[in-house]
Amino acid sequence: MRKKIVAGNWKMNGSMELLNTLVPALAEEAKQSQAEILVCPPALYLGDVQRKAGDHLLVGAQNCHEAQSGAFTGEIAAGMLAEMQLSHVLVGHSERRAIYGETDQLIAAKTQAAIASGLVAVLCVGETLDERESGRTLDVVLGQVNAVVSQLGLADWSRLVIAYEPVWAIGTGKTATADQAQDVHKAIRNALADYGQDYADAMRILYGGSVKAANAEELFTCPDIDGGLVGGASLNADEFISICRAAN
Ligand SMILES: O=C[C@H](O)COP(=O)(O)O
Repeated sequence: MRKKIVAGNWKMNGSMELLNTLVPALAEEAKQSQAEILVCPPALYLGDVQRKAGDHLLVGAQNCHEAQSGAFTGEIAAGMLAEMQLSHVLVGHSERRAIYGETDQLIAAKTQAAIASGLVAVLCVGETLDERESGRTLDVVLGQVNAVVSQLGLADWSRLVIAYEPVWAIGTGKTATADQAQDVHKAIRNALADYGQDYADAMRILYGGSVKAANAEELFTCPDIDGGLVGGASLNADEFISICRAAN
């Protein structure tokens, strides 16, 4: 039985005021949740979020550099995140692929660095609207998944979570239907089975893209959807807690 995960990606949003109200509420929720609850605030807030997170709320970063150290102004190494007791890091988010030109090769290197440092990497994959409409969804998504998992040993998979986020559903209010999402999640799991059925069965695959309280339960009850990666709705305590409860 795979344990569900509900992750909040604040992106470049939030403030100390929001943190001071939202994080204690999530810390309380995490104490009784059957799902893992993870928050990924902007890097500057990570320490403050950790101090309020308690023993159950997980805290992760939104990005890391693939090198251990060096002359990379403005960057943060995966080992530094691990040293600060963070548990997770997002890699390959579509905004980083599109805005910062991150390639599959770079994302594979970041994933390896994260796992080698002891973090759980949340690998984000997903197709654009154009790719979906031209019938290339699975080619694109499975290509993004394989580019990373082919570089990992099977032992690393316990430190990998995959998040399927159709780009056309991110921040648009347009959610993939439960059937559309389930189809892609199942295809990802089937592709992973080429590496090892037990490992594929154990992989947590999250859905992201306009997840909200109103659609979370329908998505999370699909057989291959193991929780969500939530953007906008993770900034509202009531909404995000409702989404977390939908995973219970
Ligand atoms: O990382 C989160 C995703 O980009 C989803 O964002 P959203 O829930 O605002 O659509």
